[in-house]
Amino acid sequence: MAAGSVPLLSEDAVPLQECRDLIASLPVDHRVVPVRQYQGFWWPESTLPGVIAVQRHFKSRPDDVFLATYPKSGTTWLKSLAFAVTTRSQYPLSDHPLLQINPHQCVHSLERMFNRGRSSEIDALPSPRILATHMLHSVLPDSIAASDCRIVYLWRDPKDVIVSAWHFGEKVLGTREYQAEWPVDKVAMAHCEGISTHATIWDHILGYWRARMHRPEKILFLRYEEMLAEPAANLKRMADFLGCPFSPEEEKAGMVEEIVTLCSFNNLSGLAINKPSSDVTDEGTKLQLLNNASFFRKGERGDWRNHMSPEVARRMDEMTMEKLQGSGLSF
Ligand SMILES: Nc1ncnc2c1ncn2[C@@H]1O[C@H](COP(=O)(O)OS(=O)(=O)O)[C@@H](OP(=O)(O)O)[C@H]1O
Repeated sequence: MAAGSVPLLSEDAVPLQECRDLIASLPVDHRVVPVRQYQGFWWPESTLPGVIAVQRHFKSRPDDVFLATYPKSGTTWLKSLAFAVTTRSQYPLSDHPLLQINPHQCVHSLERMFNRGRSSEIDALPSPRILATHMLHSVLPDSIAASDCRIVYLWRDPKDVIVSAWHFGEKVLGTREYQAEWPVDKVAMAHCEGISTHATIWDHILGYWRARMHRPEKILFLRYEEMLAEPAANLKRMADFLGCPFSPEEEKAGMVEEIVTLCSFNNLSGLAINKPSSDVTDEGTKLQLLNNASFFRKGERGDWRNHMSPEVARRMDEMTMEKLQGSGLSF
């Protein structure tokens, strides 16, 4: 790719046209995928138009709900749970949309929709809207940060996030060389040195955590490992926070457990809709490779042990302790 050119996810997307000059003028790094430095952070070039378009054009409503995550922290799971819990009076669980479509089609990713020129679909959604974002809290448009909307933030052990992202990267880039050139340990150490997209995992978490200090009743913090350990209790916390608590009758009828099962890794990853699609090839573009199956891998805690050396894992844990120290957020 010529230096300065912007890769096209969708040629005709308005945000791309609008941001082309700005993006082309930003510092670029081509070592893995092209990334550009914007507002103090490195962003994949392919997602930046959507981020800028969201900042310029998105208008939040006070009753919006945002599902915020660092990539690979459990976004797919969170989307499925939030969608299932808030729409439970509309759909029988035995014939639920999540059995037919992927969670990413049930809850739209804000910057991705803008990236594809589909922001009007976001505008047309009835209130209360549920939207997802990977954007850092500090780069959210004022209309989100300043509005009264609720945010559910899900975080995960950074070691497992790195490992999950590493596997995903191999799929997205579609090259076998990627794994050889960028083994997990190297990716993790680079992350510890601040070389990452979407900021570091720690800065991402802390941004939302600090915002929560100011609006504790509007920002709910969930942790992937705790959700695995106690899915029903965490689902109930989320339902309470979203203003749709389970009634005693629903609880007695086993509704909480049914939603947990519907959204479980084993259930969702086993559905035909979430199986690898045959038209995906190693030569595919990033978009083609983002098939539903790529959002499901193991769905466990601690897979880092199979991919990361003990020394690098220790370094990552030290970073986590250092970064979170004094924040009130415990690891
Ligand atoms: N239902 C459910 N339950 C538990 N875990 C799940 C579920 N769905 C997806 N996953 C696991 O989440 C990891 C993918 O993270 P994200 O969904 O955040 O990816 S993305 O940012 O939307 O691309 C990825 O983790 P790893 O398995 O460790 O790679 C997925 O397997």
